[in-house]
Amino acid sequence: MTPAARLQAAIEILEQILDGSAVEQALTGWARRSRYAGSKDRAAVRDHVFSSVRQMNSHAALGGARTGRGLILGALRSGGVDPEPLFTGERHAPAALSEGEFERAVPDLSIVDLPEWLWGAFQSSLGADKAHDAELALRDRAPVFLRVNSTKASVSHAQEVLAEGGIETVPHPSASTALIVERGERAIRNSRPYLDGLVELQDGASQAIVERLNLQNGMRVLDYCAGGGGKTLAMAAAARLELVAHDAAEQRLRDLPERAKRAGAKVKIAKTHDLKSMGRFDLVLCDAPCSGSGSWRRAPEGKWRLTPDRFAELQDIQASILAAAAQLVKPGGVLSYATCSLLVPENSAQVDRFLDHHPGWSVHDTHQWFLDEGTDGFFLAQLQAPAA
Ligand SMILES: C[S@@+](CC[C@H](N)C(=O)[O-])C[C@H]1O[C@@H](n2cnc3c(N)ncnc32)[C@H](O)[C@@H]1O
Repeated sequence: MTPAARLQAAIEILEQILDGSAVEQALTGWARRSRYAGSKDRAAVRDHVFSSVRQMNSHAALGGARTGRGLILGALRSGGVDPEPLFTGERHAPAALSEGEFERAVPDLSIVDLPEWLWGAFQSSLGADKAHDAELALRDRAPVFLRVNSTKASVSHAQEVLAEGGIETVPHPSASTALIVERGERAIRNSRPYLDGLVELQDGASQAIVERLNLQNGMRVLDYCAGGGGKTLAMAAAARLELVAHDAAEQRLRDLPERAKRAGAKVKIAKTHDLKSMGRFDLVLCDAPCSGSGSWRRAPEGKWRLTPDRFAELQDIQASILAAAAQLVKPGGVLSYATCSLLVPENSAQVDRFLDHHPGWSVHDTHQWFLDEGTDGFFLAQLQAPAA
């Protein structure tokens, strides 16, 4: 495909997204219908689409319309690229620019790439400066992080074997196991170190959260919202634990046994009705469902689809998860509450709400990761249960 044909494909996919299709669904549908597109074409089209979903407001303003065509025009202008030689209407290129489209919008620095109500929530949660920094950071692509599985390799050994497959990495200060991929990211999933469980794809803040749990050999640990098991496997590598994974949506745990085998980790999977008979745990991690506001670089449609009602509903879910999980913590044990959110109502306000309803519990650690260190935005609070 020519660069112009890739732009036309992105225009059509963005139209479907604006009509309500999920981003991944629209991309997969296009890829199925476009067998002629090679892997480089698919990657380029994907990059165009994600970049415009991240910067929907600013690209629409620069392109003069909130349409697929307007977004791609705006994207080119925002990158300093003249659209005229690409918008030729020849072969599979986008149609030539109309008279109105020649007019250049002046970049408007007051535009934010968030819906208005969320911009208000960002400002009240983070303060004006940090809200501005976070909103700008969310316009960019997230770096690719790897976690070195320290039960299988040292960081330097993992880097060496990754480099043999053309994957260049550097250690990242967010966690002792974290690597940033500088080159070769598309080769990761088929690389030997990935298939042999020496490395996993995992954001640096997720790794940092697990380091902060201070896990010790012999602890009984429950990952209450284990999902795909990213943090479960990081915990398994951090110490020799009696480790149980649970998720209300059992199908989300489907791949965990296979992933655990690859990583050489021992994890027991528990259904909700099994939990009560399993005794109490030294530590229960609740990596709760949330707005995802700290990870909107990776899943940018979340910021446009989230509604105030859903945001309120998520907060109720978080409170009920914390209340249920607290009953599974031993006296004196720890309930660790994590979200990939930057917003106070899901984070410290949720902790305050829990403490109001659970006398005797105390907070012994809280930390907010913003996007300024390169990781996703995350929050962690560690709550200690009263002694018996
Ligand atoms: C943020 S994701 C977890 C990600 C995962 N810990 C990881 O590191 O890959 C939140 C998970 O909470 C689960 N969940 C939602 N409601 C729940 C509930 N009431 N009890 C337990 N898990 C729940 C969701 O199915 C989802 O998998």
